[in-house]
Amino acid sequence: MDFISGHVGWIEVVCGPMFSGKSEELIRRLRRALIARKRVQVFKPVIDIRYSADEIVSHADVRMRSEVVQGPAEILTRLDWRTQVVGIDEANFMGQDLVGVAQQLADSGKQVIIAGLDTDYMGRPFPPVPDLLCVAESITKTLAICLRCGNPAKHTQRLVDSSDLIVVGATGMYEARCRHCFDPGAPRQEYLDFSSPRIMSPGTPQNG
Ligand SMILES: Nc1ncnc2c1ncn2[C@@H]1O[C@H](COP(=O)(O)OP(=O)(O)O)[C@@H](O)[C@H]1O
Ligand SMILES: Cc1cn([C@H]2C[C@H](O)[C@@H](COP(=O)(O)O)O2)c(=O)[nH]c1=O
Ligand SMILES: [Zn+2]
Repeated sequence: MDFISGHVGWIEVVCGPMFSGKSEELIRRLRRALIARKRVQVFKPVIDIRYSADEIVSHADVRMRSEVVQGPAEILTRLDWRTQVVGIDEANFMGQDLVGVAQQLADSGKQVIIAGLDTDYMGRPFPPVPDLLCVAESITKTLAICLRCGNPAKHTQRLVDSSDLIVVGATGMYEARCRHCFDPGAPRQEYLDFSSPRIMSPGTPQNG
């Protein structure tokens, strides 16, 4: 979605597992905006200073300068009114308020490009990305390569023992896995009925 005439804002979301190229795709789009002489501002959450305090950095060391914010509200206070394109990385660390802020930016005519994990280490929707998908004009799902079998990977396997939703880390703590090789731990067998195509909910009788 490079070119839209007038001053119409919109929201683009790039989502997928870790190592799937979300940050590189975000940087690629922001670089194109700079080539088009657009005014660009880039934000990332303060929690993620794995590789750099003031840059978005991909796992392959592709970099772009960014501003660090405590949360979505600070994006609004730091925003230069002349900015035309707003890039946001690590949406999964930004919290639910990012949905309203992204809408506010788009409603005021900004092109908003957001990257983040769509699912967590258990394969569950990772807020606020699922809600961002609902308000976005454009959605791109990126896939990594499964480190077990080489197939396209939609999951992030956590390799360290923690049940916290948020554990900042990279290679050694997480790896990309395909649907087949992903093992989120001990799945609650009572919720799954493999003999029929439906997924059972808690409390559903096993042989009902
Ligand atoms: N399992 C993997 N699958 C694909 N790319 C990988 C994998 N492990 C490391 N990489 C590297 O990670 C880069 C993508 O990094 P990045 O853009 O930071 O991804 P994300 O933001 O989705 O975590 C790729 O270009 C590749 O060099
Ligand atoms: C799956 C999962 C990941 N995280 C953390 C780990 C990393 O610090 C970031 C994702 O970074 P990337 O740019 O997508 O590589 O999120 C987490 O806290 N909880 C999870 O379940
Ligand atoms: Zn696999």
